Amino acid sequence: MEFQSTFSLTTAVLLLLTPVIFLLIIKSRRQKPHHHHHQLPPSPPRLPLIGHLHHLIGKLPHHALTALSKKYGPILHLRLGQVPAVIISSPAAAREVLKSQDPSCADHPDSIGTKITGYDCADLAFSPYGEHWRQMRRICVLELLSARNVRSFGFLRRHEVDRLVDTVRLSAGGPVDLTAAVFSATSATTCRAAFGKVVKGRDTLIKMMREALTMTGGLELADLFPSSKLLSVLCWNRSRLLRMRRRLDRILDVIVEEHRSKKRGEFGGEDIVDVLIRMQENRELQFPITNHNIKAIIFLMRKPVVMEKTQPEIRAAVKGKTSEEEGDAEALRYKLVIKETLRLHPPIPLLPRACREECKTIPIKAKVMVNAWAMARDPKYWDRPEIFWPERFEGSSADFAGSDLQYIPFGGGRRACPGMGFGLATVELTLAQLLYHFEWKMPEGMSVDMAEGEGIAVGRKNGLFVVPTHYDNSIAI
Ligand code: HEM
Repeated sequence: MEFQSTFSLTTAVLLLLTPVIFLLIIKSRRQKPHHHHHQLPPSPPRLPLIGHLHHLIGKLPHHALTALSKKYGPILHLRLGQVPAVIISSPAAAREVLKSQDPSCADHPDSIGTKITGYDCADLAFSPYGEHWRQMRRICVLELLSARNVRSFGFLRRHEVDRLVDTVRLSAGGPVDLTAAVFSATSATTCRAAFGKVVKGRDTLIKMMREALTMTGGLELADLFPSSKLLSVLCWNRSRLLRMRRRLDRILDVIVEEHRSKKRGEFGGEDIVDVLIRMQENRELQFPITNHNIKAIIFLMRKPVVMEKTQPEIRAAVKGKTSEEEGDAEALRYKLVIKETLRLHPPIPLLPRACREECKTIPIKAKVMVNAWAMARDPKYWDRPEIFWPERFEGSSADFAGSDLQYIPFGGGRRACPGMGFGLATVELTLAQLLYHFEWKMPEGMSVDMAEGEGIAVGRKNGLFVVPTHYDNSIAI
């Protein structure tokens, strides 16, 4: 789903590759037409060969798709190059895809990016739905992401957030790239929980995680024209990804080997990598675990916990100084602020699905994109949706578990995020500590830039530079 970068590039590429396109048109004319019996949803006007790609050029895909849905309806059928896609933008239709029809639509689409950095989709997030996925998910939840583990990793979270506070303190008075600092701290928390205190290569790994997140989107031209071998060879991100994979291999091989020889995690017991190695060696599982599975799972822990809107609005909403130990009322305010932030900025605005079984309105193998971003800003369900207003959640039934489909920042159905508890615990502590220890203001003459970046997980386009001043807690009210 790396639409953003690919579509800004698409314009240039379409021009450069006109001869290739010309050949593809001739080839596609020679192919016999497919006869299918779907009652396809409405479709905007499309062009030969590129289908509906032109509707997306130059825009962020979730924005472009929202505009199309407003015009043509909440269930859209598109053709992105050669790939059929169905876009879902209403809670009723999302319920069908994520809940009622869930097993039929529970695949995740693959792409050049996920194949290369996900070790041929050997990780959990991109592996096809089925017994193998179920086994991996069970292990990840049981060994890392369960409520018990989230609690037991509290000290680790605390340690990484303390380090973050120290880093920020060192720069007090001058601008700090808070996005980078928070990304590094939250990735370090998940990395340490998953595979211990790896010092060597950790920063490089975290940097690569960031890079991979922007490159594993799935709308490379080669992804859109899968039948073209030429485009697959010409895909320039492919060589970048392959180079990244080689660097990644070197770091992950060391982590795996260290675990094989030590056979125990940072905290004395087993971490998830130890568990996977034990299961691999004892052949305990129905689906044998390969080294690729282990490396893919380690890399999966790249998942950063995004705090998108750390800025004066949040300070205003959380009024006053608090520590995370303070009363329920304050804790509730944090929760409301985080809820509202995740409404306006769901980190995965387009939930990816692929249809694995024939169904009435969705062609088999079609990409299905549930536009969580559109539903979270639809005036049909939200009062003044564009305004950051945490109090809207006071007394509201919308929870993170996806009961109300207009609010699904952690997704829904079988493929919903298993790291929700882990992620929220980290975000809450980080936010509380950064607000407790510092006053924040924008650098002189700068305003808050909320431009969105590219990639499967949409974060900020540019780092948030803010100026912290140390806050003397001894005079706190
Ligand atoms: C605030 C933090 C987080 C948010 C907002 C978030 C959001 C999401 C979303 C929207 C999805 C896609 C769900 C769907 O398609 O229905 C997802 C999937 C996933 N998330 Fe998270 N996530 C967060 C933190 C984490 C953490 C900390 C981890 C693990 C360390 C994690 C692991 C995963 C995995 C493994 C999947 C794929 C699940 C599957 O395909 O079966 N997430 N997340």
